[in-house]
Amino acid sequence: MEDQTVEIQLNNCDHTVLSFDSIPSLNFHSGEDHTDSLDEDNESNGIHKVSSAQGPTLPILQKIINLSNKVQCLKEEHTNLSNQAKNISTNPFPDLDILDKLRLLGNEYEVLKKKYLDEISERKRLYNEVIELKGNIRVFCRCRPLNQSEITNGSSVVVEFDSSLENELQIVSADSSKKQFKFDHVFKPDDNQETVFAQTKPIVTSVLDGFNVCIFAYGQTGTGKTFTMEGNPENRGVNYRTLEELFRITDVRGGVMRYELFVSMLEVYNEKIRDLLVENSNQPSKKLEIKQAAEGTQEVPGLVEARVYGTEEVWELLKSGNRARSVGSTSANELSSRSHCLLRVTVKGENVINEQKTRSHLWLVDLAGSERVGKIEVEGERLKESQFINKSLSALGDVISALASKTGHIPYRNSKLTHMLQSSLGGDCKTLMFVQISPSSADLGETLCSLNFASRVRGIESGPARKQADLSELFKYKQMAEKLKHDEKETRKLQDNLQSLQSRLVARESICRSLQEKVRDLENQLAEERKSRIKQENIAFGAALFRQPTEKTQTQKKPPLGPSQLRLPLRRITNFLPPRSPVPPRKMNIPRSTLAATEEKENISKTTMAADTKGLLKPRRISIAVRPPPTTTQVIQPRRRVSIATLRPESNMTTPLHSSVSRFNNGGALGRQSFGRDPRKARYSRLFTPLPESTTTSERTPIAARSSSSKFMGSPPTQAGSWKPRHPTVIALQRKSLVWSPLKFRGMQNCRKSSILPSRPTT
Ligand SMILES: Nc1ncnc2c1ncn2[C@@H]1O[C@H](COP(=O)(O)OP(=O)(O)OP(=O)(O)O)[C@@H](O)[C@H]1O
Repeated sequence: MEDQTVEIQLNNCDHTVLSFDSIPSLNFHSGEDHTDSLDEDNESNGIHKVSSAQGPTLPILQKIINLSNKVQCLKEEHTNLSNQAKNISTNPFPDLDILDKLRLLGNEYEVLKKKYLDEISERKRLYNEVIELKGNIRVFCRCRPLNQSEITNGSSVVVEFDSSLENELQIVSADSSKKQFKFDHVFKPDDNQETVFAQTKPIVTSVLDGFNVCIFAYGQTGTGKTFTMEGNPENRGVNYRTLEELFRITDVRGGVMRYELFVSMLEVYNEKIRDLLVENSNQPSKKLEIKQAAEGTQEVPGLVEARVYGTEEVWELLKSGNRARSVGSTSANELSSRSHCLLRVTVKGENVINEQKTRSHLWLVDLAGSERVGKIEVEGERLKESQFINKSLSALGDVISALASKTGHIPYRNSKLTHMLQSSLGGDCKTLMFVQISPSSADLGETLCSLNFASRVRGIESGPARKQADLSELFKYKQMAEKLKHDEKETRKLQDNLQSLQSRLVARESICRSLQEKVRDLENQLAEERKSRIKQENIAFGAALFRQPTEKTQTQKKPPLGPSQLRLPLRRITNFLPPRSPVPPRKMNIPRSTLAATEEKENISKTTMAADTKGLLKPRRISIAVRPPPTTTQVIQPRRRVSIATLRPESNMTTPLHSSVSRFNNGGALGRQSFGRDPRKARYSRLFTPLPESTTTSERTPIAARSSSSKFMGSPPTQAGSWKPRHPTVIALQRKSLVWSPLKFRGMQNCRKSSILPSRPTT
């Protein structure tokens, strides 16, 4: 075929020459559809405009044109979508339809979430039920194959497996008798690691549901305990496979649960705990002790807890831990474990939907061999090790026996091993025991011992396993509850206090009320008494007026004070009576002649009164207004009155003072005039006045007298300080601020002394 050349003219090029080996077919288009000329956009995008107008187009050219058109279409679509996206992003309020749909989806999501959670819990429950039906303490028996030396020695096999009897084995004794043992599962010598783990898996994964799990391998030295638990790189054991499975499940449950896995590795060697994950194992290991945490679990403070994220990491850890383990050579096993090796996997789980937290432990224990000391021919250090091993295994046996017989006390603390496993052995956890046996007739006795022990363990009826909440969380809640309790106690105390205060307040209020009532009663009584006294007074006053018409006339000129204004004798009030002046009146600076005259008058009046009123004297009172002495800070008080008791004759029921005053007035015209004019005044205004010398000032009212350099309150100005009161009451009253009774009373100087003032002792 000869070469053909097609010349294509592009817009910006002069000519493009395309060479083909052959042109199989030429597809000519009339210029419609895809063969139309491309627009300028194509040109700008590097796509050359191709026109078919000039002639028929080649298939390749046609393809280019078609593709260009497709690109154009896609570009348009892209522009449209971009615009739509822009609209959606710029519009903060999506369509109502979208909102409705979102709401519906949200509701649906909630329903599904709830259903899912229900399903999860149901799955867990059923799963746990299955495990419980199988038994929380389960025993698997594994028999290893005859090893090379046994084969060489020609040892016979004493363990028989009947295929018709599932999970059972028979031990053929030397006398051909068979002893049958039944376990939860029996692994034959040819069962590989995978088969073993397939049966183990369901229990192991319980730890992810929050249950404590303990798996331990028990058996004679060299029976394959370490092989089962650890395995080797070709045949990895339960430990590695368990962690592998845990990682797998945590990945599967990742959407619902968040898990954190931690690994610790330790050994109990000669009753000492040794951390197998410490970085520098050459250094003397620090002493580790088992402590009971506040939550009630057994913890080993200072134990390394390595967070693990993947199987490879786990394998490295297990390898380094195993390297640090105490091993030694015995006649039974070249690399015999001389300690109990414990791998602890701590699983912290959190449900991302309901935030429920769990914290559980999985113990994977490779026990030291339960060999008989005599049999394995050990001595020295090995013998000591064997003794410790046997002691701790015997303690484990005791614990299991106690659990089996359901005794109250379980001797967990008899060994470090059982103490450490306390929270994972017993009722509230799942336990799996591998009893490892040898098929060799040489180990028959040991095999029987191990199988008997395992049978006892299997016989334990443990209660239902309890799900382990995160105990640190539990402790936190416990503390919160305690604080709440304390606060409640305090609140109760405060409430009690408040109540007692309230009751006291109520009691005081009632006392106050009763006192108020008493005061009201007393006020009423007082008012009654006043009324009756006024009545009596009025009667007495009326009678006096009736007997003395002249006086009545005078009284009518100036009407008597109303009953309310009358000052009644107050018999009970004596507190205001001023005490007798301690200053003897005789020592006053008064002229002797005046004093003598005064005394004479007093004596006369006393004698007269005594003669008239002998046997009729009754204690009476006369009111004296007392004003408290003004002080700079004191508020000015209204004037008050005091009553001074006197002895007054009350014969003939006349105006009380009338008769005596009339007699008195013999000595003074002023006095007579005054009493004769108004007997009321004589009665109520028997007030104390200055001594008789100052007759001019005595004419004035006491207030008036005081207002103009009073003689009563101080020395009369006329006598330039020579005047001093002599009467004791005067002296006493001078010490108080006295205000005269508002009832004016003049000219009583002479007669008053004998009636108002207490009688002075005669000298
Ligand atoms: N099921 C098995 N299949 C193949 N080999 C096994 C099996 N069980 C044990 N072995 C082999 O037997 C030997 C002893 O096993 P292993 O060390 O695990 O015994 P042990 O019980 O841990 O002994 P010790 O108590 O002394 O540590 C190992 O070499 C191991 O590989």
